[in-house]
Amino acid sequence: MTFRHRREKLRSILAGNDCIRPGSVYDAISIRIAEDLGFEMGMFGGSVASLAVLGDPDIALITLTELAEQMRRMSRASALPVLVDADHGYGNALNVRRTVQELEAAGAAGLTIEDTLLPQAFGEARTQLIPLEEGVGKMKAALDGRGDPALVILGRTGAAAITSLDDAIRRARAYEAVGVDGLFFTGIKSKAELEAISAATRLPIVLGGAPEDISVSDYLRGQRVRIALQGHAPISAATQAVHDTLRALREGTPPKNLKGLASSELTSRVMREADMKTRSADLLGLKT
Ligand SMILES: O=C([O-])CC(=O)C(=O)O
Ligand SMILES: [Mg+2]
Repeated sequence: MTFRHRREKLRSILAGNDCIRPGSVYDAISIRIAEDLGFEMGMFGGSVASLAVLGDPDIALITLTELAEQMRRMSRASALPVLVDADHGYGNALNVRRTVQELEAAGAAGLTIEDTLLPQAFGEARTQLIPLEEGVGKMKAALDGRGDPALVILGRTGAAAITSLDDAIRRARAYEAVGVDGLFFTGIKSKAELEAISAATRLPIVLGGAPEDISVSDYLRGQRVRIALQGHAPISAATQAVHDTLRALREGTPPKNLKGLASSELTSRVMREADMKTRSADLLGLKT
């Protein structure tokens, strides 16, 4: 399977003038639904990976193998370009290089490497950052690990909310200087902060969660924000739906009276059943 086309699509989003909202995806079903609804790309957050694969909170317990395998399942199910949250790259700079290789092989269109100290240090409740020099090494390692030059590598920092705005800018400029394809910021709390970051850098910006008053597409476009995340509501909706359905069954509701189930048409579309029927007719000699 070649993944070049999906990577080029993500590159064209970053190179364009629009600000798009990715669909939050985490498995074969969610990526196909996002594709069918016309989302330009998917975002595979570390938090949803932990939840979908392990049922755990976002505290760096998931392994690279598990993350890459889930990405591979999505890549098989759909050609929608996916940006993967690769956290801190699963170790030091050498691990980052390996992380990039694995996610590239799994079909990611792009990935983010962040300068957060993960997993959490002993006796320290607050989120900490690794030194800038180590962050730069991780970005270099990510770029070096790339086999397909079309794979998008984003340097990510949450410094604005952890150390300072100046530190966020310093880090972003350093990552820019080593050649990452774009900058991903979390923890931006005001227009003034975003404007300062945008003025001090030149690469396309991807924005993690931001307050509502900033999250206006026209405004973001003007600040060079090309992708703006909107959280991970789909997995939350799915959790509630499974909860409600199981509770109703447990309370004795007959299956035919259950509310909110996918229609057979929707399920069939998600399963790409028509394609499978055609294939069965061709290959197994079955009547459609
Ligand atoms: O990448 C994102 O969508 C935000 C994030 O860090 C996560 O959800 O783990
Ligand atoms: Mg994350």
